[in-house]
Amino acid sequence: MESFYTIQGEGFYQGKAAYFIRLGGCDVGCFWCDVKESWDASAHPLYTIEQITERAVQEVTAVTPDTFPVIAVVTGGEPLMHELYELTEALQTAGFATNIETSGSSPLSGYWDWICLSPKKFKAPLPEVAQAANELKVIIYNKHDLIWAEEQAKLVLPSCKLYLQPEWGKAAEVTPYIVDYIKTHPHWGLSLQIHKYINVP
Ligand SMILES: C[S@@+](CC[C@H](N)C(=O)[O-])C[C@H]1O[C@@H](n2cnc3c(N)ncnc32)[C@H](O)[C@@H]1O
Ligand SMILES: Nc1nc2[nH]cc(C(=O)O)c2c(=O)[nH]1
Ligand code: SF4
Ligand SMILES: [Mg+2]
Repeated sequence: MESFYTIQGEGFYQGKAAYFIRLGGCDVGCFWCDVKESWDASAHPLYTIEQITERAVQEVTAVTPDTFPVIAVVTGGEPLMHELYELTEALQTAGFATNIETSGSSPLSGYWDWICLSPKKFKAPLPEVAQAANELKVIIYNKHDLIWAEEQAKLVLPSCKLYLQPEWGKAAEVTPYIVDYIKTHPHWGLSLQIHKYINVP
């Protein structure tokens, strides 16, 4: 659907340079999704893996010629709706570290350096993705989502980093009680969508 070089706005790598590759298609249907235009894969042009990878290398080396490895974040849409072994192999061969943003609702494929699982009530994550997750990032839309977040945390490994992220439209309302919750449940951390505050992609 699109690709852009920016900083990771969310989670463990928040603030780090990252090249985003957004793949079309999602069957989860979160009502608050901030990229609904990604849902219909057929609305977006097709590119070969070679075209995607070459473009990534060109756009990154244009500004950071000597600083590989840079993180490539594969997102969507729901990227796991696609079989991702070939794409991630090409990205790693080109020198990228491969990170994914996923709801975990489709089978795991691809060679990953980092898996960020953001599970959704609307289509539950598969156990194979939860067990492979390096980071769990739960979106908080209301207070009940904090209880649901704890249930999701039981599905991941003890080493998995835990983040609560306010739903963007509700951030002003929910962030104060997320902060209170983290003070009493310090195994969680706060993830803000910092790119939206500083107006970068
Ligand atoms: C657009 S999704 C694409 C990847 C995948 N479908 C997923 O949901 O993880 C990328 C990240 O943005 C988060 N996100 C989407 N809409 C959001 C919103 N309105 N407020 C906060 N986070 C949001 C998702 O939970 C996910 O962590
Ligand atoms: N800067 C920035 N950081 C992000 N982290 C996750 C994003 C996503 O949409 O997957 C995203 C995004 O769209 N932009
Ligand atoms: S799973 Fe991700 S892309 Fe799909 S609707 Fe939910 S937030 Fe949007
Ligand atoms: Mg985004």
